Amino acid sequence: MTNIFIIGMGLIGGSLSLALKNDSTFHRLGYDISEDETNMAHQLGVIDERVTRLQDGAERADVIIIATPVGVTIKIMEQLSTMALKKGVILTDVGSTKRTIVEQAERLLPSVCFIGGHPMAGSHKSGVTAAQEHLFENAFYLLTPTAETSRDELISLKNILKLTKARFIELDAKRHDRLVGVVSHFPHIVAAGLVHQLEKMQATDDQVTALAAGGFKDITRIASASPIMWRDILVHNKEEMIRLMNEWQQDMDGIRELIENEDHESIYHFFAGARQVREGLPQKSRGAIPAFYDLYVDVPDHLGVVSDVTYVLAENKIHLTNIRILEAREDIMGVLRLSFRSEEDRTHARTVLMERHYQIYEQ
Ligand SMILES: NC(=O)C1=CN([C@@H]2O[C@H](COP(=O)(O)OP(=O)(O)OC[C@H]3O[C@@H](n4cnc5c(N)ncnc54)[C@H](O)[C@@H]3O)[C@@H](O)[C@H]2O)C=CC1
Ligand SMILES: O=C(O)C(=O)Cc1ccc(O)cc1
Repeated sequence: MTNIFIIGMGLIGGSLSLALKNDSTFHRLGYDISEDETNMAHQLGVIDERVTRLQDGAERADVIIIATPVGVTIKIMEQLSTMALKKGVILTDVGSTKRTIVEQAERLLPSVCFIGGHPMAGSHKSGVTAAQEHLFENAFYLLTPTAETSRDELISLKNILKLTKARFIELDAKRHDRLVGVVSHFPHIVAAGLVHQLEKMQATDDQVTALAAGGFKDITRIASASPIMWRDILVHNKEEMIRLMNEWQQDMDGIRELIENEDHESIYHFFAGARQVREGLPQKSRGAIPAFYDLYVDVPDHLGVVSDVTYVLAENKIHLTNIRILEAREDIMGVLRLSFRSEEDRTHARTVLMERHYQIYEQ
């Protein structure tokens, strides 16, 4: 039996643990600073065993996965460095930044095999209740081995993580932070900035709120993510964030000038160039995009409608990953949130439910 100890029973820790569930040689122990979260994880079958003290899990573990916000991850490594870990234990993490974590692992735990990890799929949702077994399927799983990492250790870790069905990419921690800074970290600053701009307008003209549906909600979706997690990410990728921020400010100054000068041609090229680059991005591979494909269905007030919806989906062989009644309003019995594994499933579900005259929307 291989004891796998997962620290942090949130979206990512929970999803990883679920992905490892089908290997009967793994015994999954879980710990979270919030006992409620650990209990919930146990009740949902996300882990095999609850641990109430970090040390109890750490000293029994063959593999330790730290799945906490990145600032906490370094504090946990400090704690682990004072414990009697098993000889040969493999330590990994799932943090969105890698440089400071890898550096601190080398400093704090020089005789432990640490291999940084970052599964590049997730959501703006958090907590173990949002965990999904298939979250990382086809997503990139970035690993940051160093010169100290042996081939055997890397293979052992990959053999465990391959149950996620993710695709591994190895790169060094600095390059990781530079690339992910552009595709994930910096866009979060922009998204939050746009929402704050809306907020300022709300103070003078609240009509803007009703108009902020559609495109605005699409590009600011990631601003709904956990502020603790994103605070830590920005601080731990500080140099890259400052560099990108300077570049961005220069670019924005340039665009302001084009608008001031009514430079039609250059403004056109600004948009045309962006469209061309965006259309050239990979379609199928999943990067840092939402792994939750939700549909919302207004459920009219008549008996048996929930089973009708699930029947229609089953009849069409559409796999549901979650179903939940979200709210009850006067005119309808409730709103059903249906979650699917892929965009294809969601599109198919929308079509078949609309054929049955259900009222469908996406958010
Ligand atoms: N949410 C996402 O889309 C992705 C997140 N990540 C990374 O994964 C890590 C975890 O993120 P999520 O699972 O989304 O967050 P989450 O908020 O769902 O879960 C984090 C969990 O860590 C627990 N925790 C906090 N301090 C702790 C401590 N001292 N000891 C034990 N547990 C503690 C919290 O109670 C919480 O349950 C972060 O480092 C994040 O950067 C990586 C890929 C995607
Ligand atoms: O791009 C995003 O914000 C996401 O929706 C999911 C996500 C968040 C954090 C990561 O480190 C990787 C993926």
